[in-house]
Parts: sequence; C-alpha cells; structure tokens
Amino acid sequence: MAATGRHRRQTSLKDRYRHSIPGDSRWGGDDMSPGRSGVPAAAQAQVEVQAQVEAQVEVEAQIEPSAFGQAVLIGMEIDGVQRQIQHLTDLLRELRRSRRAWEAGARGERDVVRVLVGMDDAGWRVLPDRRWPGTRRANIDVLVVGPGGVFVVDVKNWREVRVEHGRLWRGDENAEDELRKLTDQTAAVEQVLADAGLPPTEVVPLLVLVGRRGTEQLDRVQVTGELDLTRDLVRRGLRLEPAVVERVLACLDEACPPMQDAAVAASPTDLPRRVRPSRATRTPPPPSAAPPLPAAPPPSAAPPPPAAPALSGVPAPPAGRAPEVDGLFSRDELWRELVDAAAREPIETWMTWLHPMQARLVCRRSSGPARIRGAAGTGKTVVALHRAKYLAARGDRVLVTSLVRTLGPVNRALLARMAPEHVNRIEFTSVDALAVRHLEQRGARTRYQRGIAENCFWLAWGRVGLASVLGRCGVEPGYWRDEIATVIKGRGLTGFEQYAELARVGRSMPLQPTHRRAVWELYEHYERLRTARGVLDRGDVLLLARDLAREHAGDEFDAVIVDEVQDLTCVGLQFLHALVGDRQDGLLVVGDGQQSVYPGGFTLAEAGVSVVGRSTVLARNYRNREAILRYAQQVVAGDSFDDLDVAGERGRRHVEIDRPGGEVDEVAVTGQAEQVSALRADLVDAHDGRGVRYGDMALLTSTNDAVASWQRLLTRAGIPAVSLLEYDGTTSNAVKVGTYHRAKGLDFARVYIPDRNRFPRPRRATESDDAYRERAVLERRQLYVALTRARDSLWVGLREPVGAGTSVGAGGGSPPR
Ligand SMILES: Nc1ncnc2c1ncn2[C@@H]1O[C@H](COP(=O)(O)OP(=O)(O)OP(=O)(O)O)[C@@H](O)[C@H]1O
Repeated sequence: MAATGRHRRQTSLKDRYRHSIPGDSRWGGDDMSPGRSGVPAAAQAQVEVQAQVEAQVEVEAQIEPSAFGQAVLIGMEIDGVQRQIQHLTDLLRELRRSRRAWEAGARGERDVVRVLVGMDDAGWRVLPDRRWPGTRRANIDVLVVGPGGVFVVDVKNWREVRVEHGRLWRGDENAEDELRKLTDQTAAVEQVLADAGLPPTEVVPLLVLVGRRGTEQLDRVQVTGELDLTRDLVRRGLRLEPAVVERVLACLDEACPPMQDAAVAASPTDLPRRVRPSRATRTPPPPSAAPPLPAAPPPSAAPPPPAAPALSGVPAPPAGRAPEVDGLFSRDELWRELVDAAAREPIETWMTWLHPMQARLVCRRSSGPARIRGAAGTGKTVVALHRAKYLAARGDRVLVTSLVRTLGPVNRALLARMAPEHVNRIEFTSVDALAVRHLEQRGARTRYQRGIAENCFWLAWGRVGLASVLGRCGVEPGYWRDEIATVIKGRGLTGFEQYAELARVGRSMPLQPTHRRAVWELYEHYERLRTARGVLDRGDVLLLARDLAREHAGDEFDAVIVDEVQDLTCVGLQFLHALVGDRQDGLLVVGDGQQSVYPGGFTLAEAGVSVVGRSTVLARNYRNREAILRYAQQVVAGDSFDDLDVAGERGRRHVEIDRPGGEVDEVAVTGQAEQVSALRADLVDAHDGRGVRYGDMALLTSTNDAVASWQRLLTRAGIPAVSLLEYDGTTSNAVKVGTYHRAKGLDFARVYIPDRNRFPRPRRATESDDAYRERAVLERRQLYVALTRARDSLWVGLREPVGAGTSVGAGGGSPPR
C-alpha cells in the first residue's frame, strides 16, 4: 500500500511540475527572458515551483535507505525512486538556469521601462506587463502610447544577437519565432484599437534589444537597440494628438489589463508592473501640437562608458563619444530630435485616426474582390491608402492605381508621410503606364501611339462617318470616337451582334439599329487604318495587357487597389482583376459613379467582378465644409447616375456632414479684365489677409487651354502658380492650376472656379435634345468634382454677359483624358 501511495505521490509530483519544465509549450519554450508568453507572471510562478522542487529534492535525498527500508524498497521499485531523484535534480538545474535567464530578462525589461517612463513629460505613456488580448494568461512585455504612435514592445536581453540578411539571429538560431509572436501580439492589439478608430498599422511591433544600438526593420517588426529607443520614438514626430493618446490608453486599459491579476503574487521590487504614474496623478498631456522639449542638458563631466555593441550595419558609437543619460541617448541628441520632429510637416489626423468603420475596413478580410463606394469626400481614398499600408506591412506586394496619372505621385507622397517604412513596398502607377510596362516586360510589341490612332479616327470619320446617319444625329463627331473607345473597344466587343444587343450602360442617347450599324462600320474602318499603320490605341494596349495578365495572375502583385474605378473602361478593370484574380484580399475597387468624368460606363457584372457581400458604402463627408457640400450637391441633385452595378442612383444623396460652416463667394464680373482682377485680388487677400497658403489653393477650369491661360495670367500678376500636371504631392507655395479632370481625388483649402456659369457649355444650335442631355449630365458631374475639391471655401466666378472680353479658354477645346 505504501508503494502505491508513494507511486501516486510521484505521479502527482510529476503532474505538478510537468508544466513548469522548460520546453513545455505552455511556458512557451526554453527561453525564460521576458517576452515569452506567461512571463513574468509565469516566471514568478516558476520561482515558486522551483522552491517547492528544491524542498522536495532535499526530502528525497535525505531518505537513506535502512536495511529494512532497503528490503522494502527493493521490492518496491527502488529504480523508480532513484529515477525520480535524478529527474528532480535535473529539473532543479534547469529551473536554476531558467531563473537566471529570466532575472537577466526582467532586469532588461525593467531598464527599458524606466527609459520609457522617463519620456512621460513628452506625452509618452507606458503600460508594462499587460495581458495579450484574446488570451487568458499570456502577457505583452510593454505597451507604449505617445505622440509618435502605439507600440507593442518585446524586450530581449540576449547575449549573442544580430540582424543578418534581413533576419534576426540569436547565436546560430534564427529567431523568426520571436518576431512572429510579436506580430501576433500586435495583431491582437490592432484589433482592439481598430474598433475605436486607430488604423491597424499605427500599432508598431517593436523588439528592443537590451544594451544595443541601432535600428533595423524586419518586415513589420522594428528592431531597436535599447540605447536608441528614445531617439527612434521621438523621431516619429507627432502622429497622435494628446486626446487620441488618452482614448487609446482607455481602450488598452480595458482590453489589456495588468497581468498581476492573473499572475502569482510577485515581488514588487522585481517586477516592473505599475511604473506608469497613476492616471489621477499624471500631469495632463501638453495642449500644444508638439511635445514639450526637454531642458537643454548640462555638460557631462563623467567619463564615458564603453560603447554599446551595434545591432548590425549600424556602427557602435565611436569610443569617447558615449551616451550621457544612463548610457542612453544623450539629452543633447534628444533635444535635437524633438526640435527636428516639431519642425517636420505635421501628420494629418486622418493618417492616424479614422472613423471606426473606416478602421475596420482597413483590416477586413475579403474572400474575393471587394468594393468601397460613397459620395465625394467620404474617405474612400483614405481607407484605400491605409489598406495598402496594412497589406504591405504584412508582406503583400501591393499596387495602388487609378486612371489619373497625377494621382499616383500624390498618393505616394501621402503614404510616405503616413508610413515611410512601408512606402517602398507599394507601387503607385496609372493603369495605362502599368499596362504598357506589363506588355513590355513580357516581350510584347507596344506601338502605343495615341496621336496616330486619333488621326486614324478622324480619317475614318471623314471617309465613312460624316456621310452616314451619324453625321446627321445632332452630336459632335467626338461622341462617336468615345463610343468606339469606351463602348466597343472598352468592352472588348468582337462582333456586331454583341454591339447590336448591348445595353450601353453610361450612355443615355438612344441609338437605332441603323445608327449601331453605322457606328460598327466606322469602327471597322478605323481599325483598318490603325492596323495598316501598325499602331495601338489605348483600348488595344489594355486588351493585350488583360489577356497576358490572365496567363500570369499573381506573378507581380498580391493585392491591387483601384481608386476612381468609375473612370476605367470595362477592359481596364478586367486587366487589373486579372493581375490578382479572385484571391483573398486581392482586388479592392474604390469609387463613386456620381464623379464619373469620362463618357461611357460599364457594370461589374460585365467585367466579371463579383463583390457580393463585400461592398461597403461610406456616407460621412470629412472633406467639405457644409456650405460647400450643399452648393456642390445642388449642381447634380437632379441627375440620377449609375454606379457600376448599382443603376439609377438619385443625384441628391444623403451624406452626413463632419465639418460645419464654410464659405462660397459667388462673384459676378463682366468680361475678362474684371474677372482676372477680381480673382487676383481675392487670391492676394486670402493669402495675405486670411493666412491661406498659396500652395493650399487651386484654380480649376474645364480645358487645357484655359489652364495654360490662367497659369500665365497668375504668374504675370505676381502670384506663384503651377500646373496640376506637375504636382506630385510635394508641398510647394504655388497655386495649383488644372482641369476638373486633373483635380480628381485631390483637395485644397480654397478653390477658384472662374467660369462656373459657362459649364455645362450652352447647347449648340445643331445639337439634339438627347445629345445635349447626355453631355450636360456629364459636364455637371465634372463641375461637381471640381467644386467638391474645396475643403473650407470656394470662389465662384459668374461671368456676364457671354462675349464680353476675351475668353481665357473656358468652354472651348476638348477636355483632357
Ligand atoms: N477619418 C477621418 N478623419 C478626418 N479626416 C478625414 C477622415 N477620412 C477622410 N478625411 C479627410 O477627408 C478628405 C477626403 O477623403 P478622401 O479623399 O479619402 O475621400 P474620397 O471619398 O476618396 O473623396 P473623393 O471621392 O471626393 O475623391 C481627406 O483628404 C481627409 O482630409
């Protein structure tokens, strides 16, 4: 019976200690430095276990078998008892080793926390040893929240560590698992904060290496030497307003409570649990936009400590020039960094704080193509950019594209400010440029000659179009050029039967069968002329690119984000879709049919793209002040529109308004001289009197000719002006001058529309009702786009009577494409 009792005790002891044996998965492997799951709560528990084991080993070892006892034991598995003693001795040795490792780790963690707490004056808050959201017992070493963002920190006190070939090595071992664990923790924290409105990638996984210098980016994880930690945090400048920091803290306090609740009681001197000053006693964050600067340091007289080892590539500081504060970043350096950060262009609110609905969209998993739509200014592009950043941060190859050539550089510049560490992983390019490159990379000949192709059309028009029924329809010949480009080639139609049956989404002028037949003949003639000259037009390039992409889906990109999708042709979208196919998180189309500024249209069904169950409408306008939005909405209120697969949307849409107020100045002038002088006077007044920077103003008009004229006029009047064609998102102090088309996707504090009452252009004598109606609807949409570019104020010129003075181009020329 005794043996049975003893055996039972052995089993229960084993059971009791099994989970504390290093290597047991519940303890997260053999590393006991802080950062493993369950540590330091787990480590503390282990200290207890160790004490029990020690006591047990002592008891077991003292059992000197007497002769009687020996006899009993011989009969009762003496081998088993010895094995048990051996096992406990091994366990004890292992526990002692682990404890030493943990103590070193805890020291490192405590030092790092102390450094961070020292930044409290600059608005940084530290939450050490918090629960990993979604787990019961696992911890996160430190959460840090401050003006520079939110950080999930894992501290490692490793002796042999280096970054080599883009990998983290601990001795000869690849430490990928540590990085993965940290990104998992970060994802859990992101999820919690996205519900409050923090864009997911604002949370930075930060691995801090105790006693090291240098910084490396390993995919999403920033690896920073402890000695450069403060510098790296301060360098991020102001990303979160003090109020947002407080909101984030409140969320984290709730979702990631301190671990002491879950942990076995710990010695307060050992564990850095509550180093953050209590909420009540903390000084409130500074009200100014920039964090307060620390006092300039007194010159240090202390002899410099030895230089810290560098992480990799980054040199250790030269001997003799050592950190002054606790061997860390010197106060001199910190001062300089804070000054630099304060001088940098501030991050805009939307770059770091979104509406919770936007934030959730950023990280939503899509099982196939997805769509975001919504009226002007509802934050669609903002979500698209955050999404690009999110996907790039997790390692995806991302393309952000649209039809508008100038939008790419602008979006790139925005993303570079939002996330300099990820911008180079995202490609920003126009659809046309991408298609040409795609063909060239795959050896296809691309004689893309828009000018020659355009000439072919006019030749064909002269030969077969003009004399046909099309010449007597009461529309401009350009209407038929667009019919071929967007309806026939834009859909990749190959036979007249297809065209004869087509619904012609986006074109409202009805065509009789005779007209359709004549259009087809014009198209065939054009094609003969074009192929005889061996050139491709835009439609050909997109078609070829689409077919090639279908053979190579997934080769180049994991994710494609298309902005202003309503302006593409059907084949254009098919090309982009083919780059990624229907893969998870692959295609995201963003746009608004009410802002479609080119003729034509198509449905998602025609393009073969299904977004069923993955489409979201945004309905809160963040850009325009109320007066501007109301003014712009009136222009299109009476025009219903198609929005890809959604037909017949009402022009007057319900949109929530985020920014009240705003100004719309309608200015009546009689003739060009008066118009120019009124506009110039207002620009100067806005700049000198009301403090609007020239670089935040735009003058928008309908044609390239008018743009050139206005640019000349402003320059002559001494006002700096730059064409939107040259704008790449870089801040400059020049008024942007561009067409309504070029202004797509952009916004400016104050916008000038000099010839508002000349657009839509008046009906021509020969123009049919149907043709005029279709053109006027399109031009009103263009005007709506221009008006909704204004954030705070609008200057609208009403020139009367028509004919007074010389036109500066409005109403003439063809719109740019
Ligand atoms: N959550 C937000 N908080 C504050 N401002 C925001 C937010 N989201 C967007 N904005 C602001 O609104 C402006 C318009 O956003 P965005 O360009 O993404 O809208 P959009 O729907 O793409 O507009 P459009 O269709 O007119 O081009 C942005 O420049 C940004 O200043």
